[in-house]
Amino acid sequence: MQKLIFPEHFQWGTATASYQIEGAWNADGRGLSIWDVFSHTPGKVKNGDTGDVACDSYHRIDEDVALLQKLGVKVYRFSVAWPRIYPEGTGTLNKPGLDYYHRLVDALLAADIEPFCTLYHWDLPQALQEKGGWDNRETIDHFVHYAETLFQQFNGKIKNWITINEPWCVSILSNYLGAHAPGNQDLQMALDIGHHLLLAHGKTVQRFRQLNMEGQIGIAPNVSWNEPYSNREEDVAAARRMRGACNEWFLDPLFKGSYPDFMVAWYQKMGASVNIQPEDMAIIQQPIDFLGINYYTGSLVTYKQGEGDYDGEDVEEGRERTDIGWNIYPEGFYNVLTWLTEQYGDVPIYITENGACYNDEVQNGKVADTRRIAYLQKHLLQLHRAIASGVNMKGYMTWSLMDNFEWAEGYSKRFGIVHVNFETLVRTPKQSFEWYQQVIAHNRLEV
Ligand SMILES: OC[C@@H]1[C@@H](O)[C@H](O)[C@@H](O)c2nc(CNc3ccccc3)cn21
Repeated sequence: MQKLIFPEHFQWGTATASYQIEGAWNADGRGLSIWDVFSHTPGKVKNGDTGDVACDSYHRIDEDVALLQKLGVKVYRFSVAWPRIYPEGTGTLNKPGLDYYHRLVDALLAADIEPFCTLYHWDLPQALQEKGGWDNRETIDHFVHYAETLFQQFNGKIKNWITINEPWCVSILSNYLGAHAPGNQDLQMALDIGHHLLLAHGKTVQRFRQLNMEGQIGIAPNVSWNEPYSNREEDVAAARRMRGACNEWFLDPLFKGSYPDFMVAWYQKMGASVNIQPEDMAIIQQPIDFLGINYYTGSLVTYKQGEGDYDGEDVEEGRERTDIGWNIYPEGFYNVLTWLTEQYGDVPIYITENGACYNDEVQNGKVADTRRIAYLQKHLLQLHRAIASGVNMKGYMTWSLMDNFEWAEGYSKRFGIVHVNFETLVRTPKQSFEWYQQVIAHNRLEV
């Protein structure tokens, strides 16, 4: 048995998001979000599930913080529901909504757990969506105003801020592929939305600096690792496009101040281009304190004309897949992290999401989710490799603390290290919780 030791002060954590766990969808003045509307629309979410109740975490702060304390994490990533703070997106501040997050943050600090706050994890106020949502540039300034409110309310209490969770999901998945709220299917709109999200990020970072806030701020894109099936030029180009749509499309503006030419050309072939105003790229390229990385899966890609949006097809290698159907591709974790450092320099990185979907149920009071342990073990080994190779890794937050509302999959897909019975809301730590507890306690991985 080998013991892989992680750096001293490595920050172990776990993560959730407001719409996925809170419930209390219409309590204490909370306004409607686009996910309330989407999940209440028949046919959009599996089994007609909604986030109306979810894990009821809005009413279970002490119970959930006790789980975090038992787990032994140093950091806890959660998100604030914009419609709880500004029910209409702007205008009147909803104090009861703000008070909920004060209670949560105070409980975390009392438990010696660092809050990691995501400002936007997809629950846009519906009132703003009705004025065009992220496709309307005015939403950018409403977001900065919402963020500034939280900065002023929590300065000194929350010292770790993430502006936007996964711009690719908010733009492409939600407004071109139409799989998530609000469900548009318009590539030009999706590219404009992606640009507006990056602008909202950049302007929020500027405001954070102007307010001389304590702490650090970053953004959390999802990344994918797609390698060419062969060294044939067409396979290399197809894999590059698949990676580029997810990775460079957002990372190049953030760190290089421009969109990747090869993807601009590809989208032009698809009939779309980004509308950039003169100051935009300088705003987007605001220096950040860390990069959050969400990694789940990867693939080998072969060129196939007309396949998907990028003339690329995942090759079926016979790899094990999780219960949501995603390839288990641990070496992609190492490859994407070392690639990030080669491409964008020595930026401090937190893994803000990594985890697996397995739908194990409670049997005799226990959940033997050994496949999740195997997934985490394989990925933490690759993470350790990346650190040994010089990647500036600051921490790791597994997705997720508990089973929760998995967007269009509803409650049919479980990512938690704590099982939730969605009838009774009883939480049951899984075997992976106990395994992760030991990794954290000893700051090491046994392989
Ligand atoms: O799907 C698992 C999690 C999800 O629960 C989080 O809210 C979200 O931040 C998240 N992002 C990914 C990776 N990107 C992705 C790709 C296709 C569909 C949905 C998410 C996985 N996850």
